[in-house]
This record gives sequence, structure tokens and C-alpha cells, in this order.
Amino acid sequence: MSLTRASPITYIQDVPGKGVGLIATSKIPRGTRILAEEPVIVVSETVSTLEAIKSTVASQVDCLTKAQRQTFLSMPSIHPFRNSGEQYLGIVRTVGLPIDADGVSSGVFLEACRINHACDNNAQKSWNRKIKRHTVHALRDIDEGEEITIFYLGQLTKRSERQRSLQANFGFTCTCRLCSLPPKDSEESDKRLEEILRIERAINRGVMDFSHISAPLQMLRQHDIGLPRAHFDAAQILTANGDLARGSVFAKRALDGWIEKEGDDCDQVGEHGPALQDPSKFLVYGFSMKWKTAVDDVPRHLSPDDFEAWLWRRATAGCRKEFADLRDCATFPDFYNCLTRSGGRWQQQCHWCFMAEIVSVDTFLCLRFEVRDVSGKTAPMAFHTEGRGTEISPRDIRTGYTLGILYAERHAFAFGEPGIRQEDAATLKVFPLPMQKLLSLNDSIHQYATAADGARACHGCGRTGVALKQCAKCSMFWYCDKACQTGSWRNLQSSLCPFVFQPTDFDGRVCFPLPSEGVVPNR
Ligand SMILES: C[S@@+](CC[C@H](N)C(=O)[O-])C[C@H]1O[C@@H](n2cnc3c(N)ncnc32)[C@H](O)[C@@H]1O
Repeated sequence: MSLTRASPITYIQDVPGKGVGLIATSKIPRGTRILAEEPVIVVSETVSTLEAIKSTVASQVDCLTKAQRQTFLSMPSIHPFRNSGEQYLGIVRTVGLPIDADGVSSGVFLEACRINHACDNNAQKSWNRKIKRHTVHALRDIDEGEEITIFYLGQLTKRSERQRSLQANFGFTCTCRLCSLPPKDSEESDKRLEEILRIERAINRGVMDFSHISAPLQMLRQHDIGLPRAHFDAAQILTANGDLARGSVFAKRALDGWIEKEGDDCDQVGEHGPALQDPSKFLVYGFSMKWKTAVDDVPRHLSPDDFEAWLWRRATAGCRKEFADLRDCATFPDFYNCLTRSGGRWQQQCHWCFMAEIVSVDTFLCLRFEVRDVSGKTAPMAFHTEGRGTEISPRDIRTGYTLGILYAERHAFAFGEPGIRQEDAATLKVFPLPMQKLLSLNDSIHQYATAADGARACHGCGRTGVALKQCAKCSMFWYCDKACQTGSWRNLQSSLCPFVFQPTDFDGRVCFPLPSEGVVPNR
């Protein structure tokens, strides 16, 4: 067994089935900086040909001390080689860590590159631009003798995807606790991870308002994944609407999280620190003042549970919903009235949705439709989403179906007529019925969902003055009994439930499913 001293709190040792690994010499408390290391070999992204990369790596290997060179050559490579140039490159490609610095893309570190992977890693690696070193921080308390592990992949995806990627890029099968769960537990874990990923993507796209972000945030909290970034987003949304009290709490949580996971000299703290310490410095502060509070309004004497209840109250406060009216051309504009540009994420003050019926379908290179809007104008629509339109279920790709596209903008295509360039599958919804049918359904909904002289009509049989029950799905309709509720057009009604929202109640962009889908609004 080899045993080499690494940093004062770690040593390098053989780990069965993994080569060597980094082990804690003594107990390492959560948040401790375990390593801060400079690279001994760097690969620049400006070097473009394989031969040029090989030659720059070889010249850096030649400059290593004897001990460094020995360590470098003992590192694993999953790439076959015929000569030393290929051998060095194979090692760099297998063990290199990403470096997010001008013109440099990856580097070899004599200690950090000995840290093995686990999907439930106990440490986090990150490149620190300020000190130009790779840092590793303890994500939880690590016991003496415990192996230090980091996460090699970009995102925590489901087990099969992780295994595929680890095998392809690093040549091993992960046997960590998360990967060794029994099939049923693993399936559940996969589902949770997929949901977290969906949330993270939506947060990154900036398409969430606070009522959308609060439940997902609580989920991220449980799993401790991506929390500082999510807290940062929550702080921005709240302060953009003038809520400095709650905004400052989330800002502090983001700051503390980044300091704990990456250190107080990390890039995020450098970039956002001043605003996180004083959220009124956020550029978006006060864009709207509809939730106005002051930092001093943070309650001081509440129990932890009551404090959390206060903090999250913003999520449900003012959740007055009603069916948007498809005939309202400000909210549901025709093609000509869709903006050519949104004016930026925070300049926008209301929701809008372009409705159009599919006239023809083409799938060459990407999914493309010709669509007809409410005023009869036809326009091309092309999917420039990640999946080039494969995100849309084939079941929904039918002429005569109607599309709802949130925040659609007119786009000047290089070749052909102006149309819609759809870049985000989550802002599109297919309604399985023609536009005319949707409009007449809309008219009925407004008739039935509105109380005439305080009396509501049963949405099934039309009778008034009876004890009616509220639809649990959308809270908009009232019924005498189950028989009336399961009437012939119940399905059509549910197809419009997505439009239970207040177009002018704008807390940031939303995506489908809208906050109201599956949520019973407060009444
Ligand atoms: C960056 S190196 C880590 C240090 C390496 N164990 C060594 O001996 O130098 C990456 C390589 O370590 C091995 N490795 C890392 N994590 C592993 C794990 N969880 N199970 C098995 N092998 C692992 C794989 O061979 C992988 O290609």
C-alpha cells in the first residue's frame, strides 16, 4: 500500500478498485477548504490541432521535476497510446480538471487529480479565478480516514445516464451509495433528480416567478443541490418587486452557501457579494414595488418554523387567479402584435401568449409548422430548441391543433417570411382542438365561471341556486354533483385550465405548466 502525504489534512492512498484516492488525515468540518492547488500542466483552448496540443503537453511534462513527472505518469488514462506524446495526452484527457480562465480550458493538478468520483460526493471542486487555483471544499463533515470524493460530471442526472457518461469518459462503473440503491429506491431517486434538473433549467432560463420557485427551492433545500444559485435567483425576484426583507434573507443564504462551498474569495462572491450584502444594490431592485418591504421588516422574534412560514408566505400571497380571456388581444396578440423583442427579462411587465392553429407540418432538419393566428394570418414557425422539436410529443403534432406560445416574438428569418423561432419547448403548449373551438370554449368558460348577481350556474347542467361544488382542479367551475362534472365537455374544460392566470400579475416569466396548473388557487 502506498501512502503519500498530500495537504496537511489529507494523504494519498490506494483505494481498492479505484487506483489511488485522497483520504482525510483527521476530521474535516463542513465548509473547510481542503485544497487550493495550482496546475502543473495546462491545456489552452486556443491550441486547435491535436498535434499542437500533444506538443505543448509534452514540453510541459519535460519541465516537471522528477517527482512531479513520476506522479504524473502514475495517473490513469483510458486512452490507448503508441508513443509518449499520446500517453501524456491520454492522461491529461482522463484526469484533467476544467479551468475557467481566459484561454485555458483544462489542467493537471498533482493532488486534486487524485480525488475519485462519487455521485453523493462529500467535497466540491471549483476553479477560483482570483487565486488562480483549484479549490476543494468539504460539503459535509468528513471523518478521519474517510475518502474525499468529488463529482466528475456537470449535472447530477439519473443513474443510467451517470453510469454511461462515467464509463465513456473515465472508464469506470460507479458503486457509490446513490448508484447502489435497490432498483425501486433508485427509480425514485431518478425521478427526484429529473425534477430538480427541470427546475434548475427553468431557473437558469429565468422563466420562473416566485410562486414557481418556492416549492422547487424547498426541494433543492432537501437535497442541498444548486442551492446558492437558486437562493440568488429568489433574492433577485423578490427585490425586483421591492421585497427587501425576504430578498435580504435569500441573499444572505446565497452568500453563506457560496462561501461554504467555494470560499469567500470565490468568483461568485467577488461578482455578487456587494448586492448579496445589500440587496438594494441589485440592478433589478425596485423595478416594481408591489411587494414593498424594508430590510428592517425581517421579523426578529419568530421561532424557526414561523420564520420559514413568513419567508415563504410570498409564494402564496395574492394568488388570485382567473381565466385569462382568449379574446383579449393584449394578452393573446395576433402575429403582427407579437413583439420583435421582449425588451429584456426585467423590462417586461405582463404575460402574453400567441395562439395559432397548425396548418401544416414539416420535419426536415427540425420540426417546422405553418400556423394560422386569430386574425387568419399564416406564418412559419421553426423549432430551434435543444431537441429541434423532438420535445413535442408526436401525438400533439397534428394539423388543426392549436398552439399557445408564451412570450412569442416575431423573428426575421434569414431565408423566407418572418415567423416564430421557438427556442424553448417549455413555453409552448399544444391544445388538441382547433382555434375556433378553443374560442367558443373560452366564451362559455367566461359565462359559467362568472357569478351572475352573486349566483353561480352549474357548469354541467346550467342550473343556478343549488348547492354547488367547486372544481378541485381549477377552482373556476361549480357543479351540482359528480354526474354534472363528468359531463361531455369536462375534458375540454381541463384543456383550458392552463390559462388560469392573471396576465398583469407579472412576477417574471413563467413557462408551462403555469403556476395554476394543478394548483387550487386561493379564493
Ligand atoms: C482523476 S483520476 C482519480 C485518481 C485515480 N484514482 C488515480 O489513481 O490517480 C480518475 C480515474 O480514477 C478512477 N476512479 C475515479 N473514481 C472512481 C470510482 N468511483 N470508482 C472506480 N474508479 C474510479 C478511474 O480510473 C478514473 O479514470
